[in-house]
Parts: sequence; structure tokens; C-alpha cells
Amino acid sequence: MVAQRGRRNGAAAHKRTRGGATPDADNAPTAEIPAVAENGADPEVRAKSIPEAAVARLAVYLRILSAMAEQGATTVSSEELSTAAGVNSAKLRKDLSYLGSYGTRGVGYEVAVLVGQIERVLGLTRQHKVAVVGIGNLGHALANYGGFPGRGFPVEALFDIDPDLIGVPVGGIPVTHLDDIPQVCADRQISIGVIATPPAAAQTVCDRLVEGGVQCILNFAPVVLQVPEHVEVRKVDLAVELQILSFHVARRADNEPNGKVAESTVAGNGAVLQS
Ligand SMILES: NC(=O)c1ccc[n+]([C@@H]2O[C@H](COP(=O)([O-])OP(=O)(O)OC[C@H]3O[C@@H](n4cnc5c(N)ncnc54)[C@H](O)[C@@H]3O)[C@@H](O)[C@H]2O)c1
Repeated sequence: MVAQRGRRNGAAAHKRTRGGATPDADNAPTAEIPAVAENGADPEVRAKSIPEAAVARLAVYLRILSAMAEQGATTVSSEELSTAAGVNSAKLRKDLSYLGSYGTRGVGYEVAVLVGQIERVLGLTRQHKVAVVGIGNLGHALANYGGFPGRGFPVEALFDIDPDLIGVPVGGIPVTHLDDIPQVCADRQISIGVIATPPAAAQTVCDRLVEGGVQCILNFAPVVLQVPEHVEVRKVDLAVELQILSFHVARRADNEPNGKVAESTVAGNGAVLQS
């Protein structure tokens, strides 16, 4: 019998509706920063919290900084980083100040230090094993995408109900039946579940992932999920992203009739929007 991790208990057993909207403003919900007082960061930042939109931008900075580090860069100016991220430099400095990182005048930021600070704040100092449920068009693409393991998110389990898929390897991992989600997730210590099933199946799938100890759900199905308090849900909805883009295009047409590009912004999911 497999030990079940993260089972709901007491008050945590109450389900709540999560992932119904994508926060994209700097005054939207905030995330508590874990201890980041290493590497000279101000211990005061422990008590602060970061807007969700800034968390999304930190993930963008991390991707850029990691690429710079691979190319041998040791320092980066705020101008270089802000240009690469498509945000203005004042916003970049504000975001990095949440880390207790203020750079050195004339030198900029040390790439390796900044990478370490962002990884710590984003909880990326350890790997998060991922399970994908629903191995159809989207699930196949996610399972075959090679970019997740290198960023700390190895895909370690795949689930579906289609008998033709069960046992078939996708991206090197055999697909397992839906019924085995709780046991396999507990066995393999899956911490993130990705739901790519039709919407009608998503809540059942979510419940089984939670039963298996999964504490983070990335939901592609267009449905709002009910989860216990201790479970985090992020909803990815490309239609909403397109609507946000549409809004920005419309706003630009209203405000900038000559087509001049104004400040860049980053949506809640990290997508950089030129507005
Ligand atoms: N968020 C987005 O931007 C976005 C984009 C595309 C698709 N989607 C959504 O993602 C989901 C998947 O889309 P798709 O095009 O890959 O669909 P698809 O029909 O190709 O694949 C769905 C898969 O889920 C499996 N499935 C069905 N019921 C299941 C259950 N109870 N348990 C486990 N697996 C089950 C099916 O066998 C199939 O393999 C849909 O909800 C769709 O609306 C979202």
C-alpha cells in the first residue's frame, strides 16, 4: 500500500474555487516570499509579499538570465535585462528590489547571484515532478516538449482513459489509466498535475490528483475547479490571452492613433505584452 501524501484534513478539507481568473495587475493577489536573506539580501524582504504580476515577470527574467549565463555573461545591466524582458527599467528595478537585489552602479547585477535569488523566491531550488492527464492533442505536445526537465519540471507520469493509449509511451513515458492516478502520483512524488482533458472530466481528474498528494494544478480545461485550501490552481486559457491581446490592440488604437508603441507590460502568466 502506498503512503498518501498531502491528504486533506480538518479545515483544509474545505474545497474552494481556484484558477477562475488570470491575475495580471501589480496590485492583484500577492505571493509570500520564502526566506531570501542569503547572498546579502535584506532580511526585511522575508516579511514582504510580491504581486502575482511581478512573480510572472521574475520567471521571465530568470529565463533570460539563464540564457545569458549559458552564453558566459557574468554581469547584466538593468537596461539590458529590461530590454530583453520587454519591461521598462523602473519596473525591473522594482521587481528585483523584492529580492533585496539593487545592483551596483556602473556594473549592474551579477547574473549568477540574480539567478540564485529568483530561483529561491520561485521555489525552483528543487525539482517539481509533473504528471499530465489527458494525452490528446495538447497532452501529447506537453509530454513531448523537451524544455520542461531543464527548467526543473520533469514530466514523470501520463494518464488517460483511452484503452488505445494505455501502456503506449509518449515522450518516453508509458500512459497509465486514470484510475491509477492517486497511487502513481504518490509513488512518484508528483507535485504538479497538468489537466488536458475535456472540461467534463477535469474535476474528477483534479480530485484524483489531490488524492495522490498533488498540491499544484495547471488546468488547461475551460472549467473552474474546486480544490482544498492547500492546493494551488493556475488556469491557462489561450482564448483569454487572445482577448487580453485584443484589449491592448484596441487600447493602442484608441490612445496612440499614430501607432506609437507605449510601455510594455507582462500578463499574469508571464507573457510579455507590448501595449
Ligand atoms: N487552455 C488552452 O489554451 C487550451 C488549448 C487547447 C485545448 N485546451 C483544452 O485542453 C483540453 C484538451 O484539449 P485537446 O485538444 O488536447 O483534446 P483531445 O480531445 O485531443 O484530448 C483529450 C484527451 O483526454 C482524454 N480523456 C478524456 N476523458 C478523460 C478522463 N476522464 N481522464 C483522463 N483522460 C481523459 C481523452 O482520451 C483524450 O486523449 C480541452 O479541455 C481543451 O478545451 C485548452
